[in-house]
Amino acid sequence: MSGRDASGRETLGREVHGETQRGLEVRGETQRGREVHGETQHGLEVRGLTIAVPGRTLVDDASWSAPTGQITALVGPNGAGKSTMLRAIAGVVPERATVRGEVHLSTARGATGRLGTAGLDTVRLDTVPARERARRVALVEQLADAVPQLTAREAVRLGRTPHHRMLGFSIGDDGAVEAALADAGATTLAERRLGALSGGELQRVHIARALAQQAGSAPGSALLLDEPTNHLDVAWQLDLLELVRRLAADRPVVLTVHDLALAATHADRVVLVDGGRVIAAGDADAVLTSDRIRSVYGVEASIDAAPDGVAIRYRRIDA
Ligand SMILES: Nc1ncnc2c1ncn2[C@@H]1O[C@H](COP(=O)(O)OP(=O)(O)OP(=O)(O)O)[C@@H](O)[C@H]1O
Repeated sequence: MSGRDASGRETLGREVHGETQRGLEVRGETQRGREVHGETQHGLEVRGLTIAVPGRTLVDDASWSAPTGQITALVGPNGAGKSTMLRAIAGVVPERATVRGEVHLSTARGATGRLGTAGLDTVRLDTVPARERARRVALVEQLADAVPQLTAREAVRLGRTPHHRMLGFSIGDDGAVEAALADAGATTLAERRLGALSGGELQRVHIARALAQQAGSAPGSALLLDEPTNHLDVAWQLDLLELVRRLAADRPVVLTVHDLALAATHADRVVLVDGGRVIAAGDADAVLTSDRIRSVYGVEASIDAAPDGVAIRYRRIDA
């Protein structure tokens, strides 16, 4: 787990020796990432992200991380700044916005990588050209555009756009599209038109499009999902979360969600945001306490361990 400063905010990049993260002792920080018991931890790291439009700061000095291999949930009230942060990581900011801060993506340097040594390759996403950024980070938005006449396969193919050069295609497009459809469990939907898909099916196609966008982006990429479980019934939610868990195995996955019990049950890490600021970040049980829920949401919460996760009941403070 990361350290906290006096205000309770996560102190990224200043990990305290001896603190544990998922049972592993954090020994210190390398220049390119964190060393965990000699292993190097990789993923997405947001440092001091500040986004302001004239007259208003939407995101205020936000620092948090999303390790590869884990699901990180961004939670917080309506208007907290979650979507603004995800969009900014993907390189999309409001008009006339000023943006400060850094976004780093670290991936394991494989045996065939530079010098053939173990370690991390880090790219600073906020400094790379837009097309490279699009290959390294894909965002599935809440109201992702869906042209109803397109087939799922055609929609997924659009994800390859950042890879195209002058001729409008790139080598490996077909393979990337089919692999993305398969990885998202959407192969059987390939010939269906988007306008005829259910919300859950459409969500899979959007995720497949994001995977196609990232395919071939050596050495790695991050997947951002804005409220992916919105409008899904409970069975589709579980299906989607299973898919997300699989995808998180080899990339950092960040999702926003309003259901705190779902975040506590399915995410490895929770980042609580309010008023554009990170209030706390770390393991769900450390972040989602009744006190914090009361102060951020203004409701009383009873949090209980349930056989398959965490159950939270809410009541109004004055009830
Ligand atoms: N382009 C913009 N110009 C000005 N303000 C904006 C712009 N985009 C978003 N905002 C404001 O920034 C704040 C944060 O919005 P954001 O959509 O990031 O919140 P959120 O946490 O994702 O909320 P929700 O859970 O309701 O989706 C809101 O008050 C919103 O009105």
